[in-house]
Amino acid sequence: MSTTFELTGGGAPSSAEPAGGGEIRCGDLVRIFATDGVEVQALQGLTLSVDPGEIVAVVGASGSGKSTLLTILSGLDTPTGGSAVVAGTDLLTMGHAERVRYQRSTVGFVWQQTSRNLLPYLTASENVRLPLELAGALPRRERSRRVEALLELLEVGHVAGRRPGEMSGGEQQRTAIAVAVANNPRVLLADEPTGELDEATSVEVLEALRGVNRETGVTTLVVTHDPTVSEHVARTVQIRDGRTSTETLRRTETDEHGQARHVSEEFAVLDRVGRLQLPQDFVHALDLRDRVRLALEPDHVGVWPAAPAAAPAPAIQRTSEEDR
Ligand SMILES: Nc1ncnc2c1ncn2[C@@H]1O[C@H](COP(=O)(O)OP(=O)(O)OP(=O)(O)O)[C@@H](O)[C@H]1O
Repeated sequence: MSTTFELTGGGAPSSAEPAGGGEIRCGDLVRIFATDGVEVQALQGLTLSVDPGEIVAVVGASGSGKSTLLTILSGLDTPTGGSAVVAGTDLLTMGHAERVRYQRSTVGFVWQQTSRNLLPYLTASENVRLPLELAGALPRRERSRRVEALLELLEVGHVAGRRPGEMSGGEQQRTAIAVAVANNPRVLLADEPTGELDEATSVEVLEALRGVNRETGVTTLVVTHDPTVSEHVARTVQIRDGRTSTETLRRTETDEHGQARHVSEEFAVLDRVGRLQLPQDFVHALDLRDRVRLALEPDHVGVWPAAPAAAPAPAIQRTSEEDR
C-alpha cells in the first residue's frame, strides 16, 4: 500500500454548511455528552460527504466517535452543533413527524447485535415482509415476490422458513440486510455488522453489503472495527478523536501485462476550516510535538519539528506579525 499522504477537501468557507450534493453531508458536526457535570466531546467538528450510490466504510479506534456518528445519521440522536443532511433531510431541524418518516423510509439500519435486527418469533421471510406491511407500500402478491427476491439477493433463500434461532450468525445478518433495504431506503447504515462474526463469515457479510449496494444503488455507510474492510470497499474513512482524519481510496489498475492489481492510497482529510490531522506514524517518526514549522512551497506545504537545528530554511514562514 502506498504511504503517500495527499490532501482532500477544499478551501475554507466560513459557514458549517456541508458542500456538494452528497447523499450524506456532515459539516463540522459536534456532539457533546454531559454526564455528572463532565463533558465528553464525542464528535469534535467531523466533516464527511458520501455520494449517492457510494459505499463507504468508517473505521477508528474504540471511543473515536463512530457509533455516535451513526446514531445521529440514523435519526436516534441529535447533534449539539454543525450540520448533517441525509437524503435532503436536515437532521438538526427535523420535527417529530419527519423523524418518524425518516426512520421508516429514508434510512435502513443493520446493528451489531443480531437480536436487535430480527424478531425472534418470526421466520426470515416474515421478518423481511414486516416492514413492507407496516409501510403498506405494495399489493400483497408483490410483497411476497419482493421478499423472495431480497432473500435470493442476500443468498438466504434457503432459510426463508427458519426463525433467527435456527440460522447461523452470518445468515441472520444477511437476512437483517434484506429487512433493512425492504422498503427501498435511500441510505443504508450498518453499525459493526460483523462484530459478532468470525473472519470468514465477516467477509461474506461485507460482500453481501457490497452486493446490495451494487444491485440497488442504496448509499451505504458501514462502521466497523474490521481491519480488512478496505479490501471490500472503494473508500474507507478513518475517524480519530471525533474527526475524520484520513481516507483510503482503493482502485483497480491494469498493468502492462494486462493483469489487474489493486492499489490503495491513503489521504489526509482537510476540513472546512483548514484543519488536518497528521498521521500518528508521521508524528512519531519526526518526534513532532507541541508546535511545528510550516512552509508554503509552490506545490506543497512542508512540516518540520520546531527545533531550529532540525528545520531547513522554509521558503515562506508565517510569523505572528504577519497574522495580525
Ligand atoms: N451517551 C453517552 N454519554 C456520555 N458519553 C458518551 C455517550 N455515548 C458515547 N459517549 C462517549 O463518546 C465517545 C465516543 O463514543 P462512541 O461510542 O461514538 O465511540 P466508538 O468509536 O463507536 O467506540 P467503539 O468502537 O468502542 O464502539 C466515547 O468517549 C464515549 O465514552
